[in-house]
Amino acid sequence: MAHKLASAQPSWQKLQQLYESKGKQYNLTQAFKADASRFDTYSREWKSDKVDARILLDFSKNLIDDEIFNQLLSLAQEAEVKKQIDQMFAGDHINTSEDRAVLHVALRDVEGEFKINEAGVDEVKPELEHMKRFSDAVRSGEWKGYTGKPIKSIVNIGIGGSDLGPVMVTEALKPYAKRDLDAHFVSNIDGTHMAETLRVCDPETTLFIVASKTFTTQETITNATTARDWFLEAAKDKAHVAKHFVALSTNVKAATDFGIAQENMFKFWDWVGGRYSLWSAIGLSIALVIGYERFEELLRGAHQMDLHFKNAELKDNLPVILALIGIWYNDFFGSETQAILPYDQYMHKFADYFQQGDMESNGKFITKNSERVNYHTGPIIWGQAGTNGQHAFYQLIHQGTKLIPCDFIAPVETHNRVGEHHEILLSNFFAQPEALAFGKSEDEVRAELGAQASNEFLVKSKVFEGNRPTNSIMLQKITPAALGALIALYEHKIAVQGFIWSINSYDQMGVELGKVLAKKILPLLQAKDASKVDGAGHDSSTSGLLKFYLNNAK
Ligand SMILES: O=P(O)(O)OC[C@H]1O[C@@H](O)[C@H](O)[C@@H](O)[C@@H]1O
Repeated sequence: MAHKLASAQPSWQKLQQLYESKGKQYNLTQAFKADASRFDTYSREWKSDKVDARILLDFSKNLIDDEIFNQLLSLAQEAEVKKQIDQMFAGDHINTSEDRAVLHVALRDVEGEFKINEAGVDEVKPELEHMKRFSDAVRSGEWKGYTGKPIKSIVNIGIGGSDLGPVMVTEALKPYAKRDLDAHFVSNIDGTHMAETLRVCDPETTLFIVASKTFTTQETITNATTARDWFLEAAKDKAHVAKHFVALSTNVKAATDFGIAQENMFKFWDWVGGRYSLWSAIGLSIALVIGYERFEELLRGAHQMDLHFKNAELKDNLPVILALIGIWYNDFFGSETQAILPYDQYMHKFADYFQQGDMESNGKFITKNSERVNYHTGPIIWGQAGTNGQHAFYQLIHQGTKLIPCDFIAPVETHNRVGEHHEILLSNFFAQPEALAFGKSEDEVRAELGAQASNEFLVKSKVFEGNRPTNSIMLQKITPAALGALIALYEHKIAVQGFIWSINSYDQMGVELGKVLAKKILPLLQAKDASKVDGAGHDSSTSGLLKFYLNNAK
């Protein structure tokens, strides 16, 4: 593949012209007035008869018309998105910098439909069976700690992709959780994270899950070592480690060196990216919390979305639609961010999860053809659960000077019918995109204010310009399958944007430099001697900070 600059595609120039001629002054009020079927034209419902999942995507409140939408689809065609999707599913090494396949879709191909010829793919099923046996044994109480007691707490020790997925999913699927099994997640190297967790754990009944793809990540290995020391202080005998520590990794040797028994190792493969790994052994904490059967439903839901992504036409393909609309704002309107706003308390970690998923994937400036891009790539992803955000940052979305495209997500059914809470919650979910799209004109404000309308500043302050774009996504209910499909939808949206921008969404070279410098600085801190700072080769700012620290450290 040529991996041209996206801006060199013919439709890029046409989109630029469309932005100038109509995009930037597009008026949603008029568009909806002029076309009574706008919702029907710009919404798609996806459902699967294989799993309990259904997703409605309404993208009608976007600054698009048929000409713009078709031009965006042409961009996808020119970038050979279909071909790139096929390459991904075929196991081609599309992660070119690391010469790796990108096969998280193989992890959830539970029935083995994709027939991918890549080492390790045939080991997925046995590894899932291993996870099933183990999670069943722990959950039933058959697995005993070193004093013969069943496990009551699990502590997942991992960071980034080895933490965020399990955290997000166990929170989102809490209604399915085994409530008498406490799940903790320790990620930060800050000793506080581990100390506060160990405070509420009992070494006799705690299982530590050391989750690290590479098994070299400083935070995880340090945290795991601290946990093992804490455990051995009580258990004394190193042989007991086998009952309380398991490892999830691609690096079997390093996990063995750490002291993890072979049978307590859950492996995965280098074609699983960290931020796409919750479907692999990294999901063990999920299986422990919700049970293996539910974990498999999550995989099956994602698989159904994979099939849709692979087979649906571009114009009906949910991930492709989300990706193209994102590009429209990111590259032509100059939007810098994208908010993800789930109206479901259980989904409160969803935006955090896709902060890594999207920003680590598409925060790149080099194309696969080694050119520097001359357009913007990945957006800044942020958000939180509704309605909390409404009382915090929505002011800026409604009346600020920045265009912030938002995805609103909500389930039709709640897991907790409490009075009329759900109706109130959803009334907000429906109202916010409406307010953002159509706003409130100066005339409306004046009419509303009556006599007070003579206060010009008050009038102007109450105007909502509208035309602020949103997608609305509704699921029937946040079930394991529905969540799996929703996560896969966003994963594939990221993939399509990367394909169009011609970047490699599957490496993360940008996280390395800081790690290398920290390793250089650590000995200076350990030496506790400020006089060693000068001459260590740092700039005056870093040296000044180091000396301030060392002169005041206690
Ligand atoms: O699972 P590991 O190897 O410990 O890595 C954890 C995280 O480490 C970070 O450095 C990477 O940027 C992430 O992509 C990764 O998920």
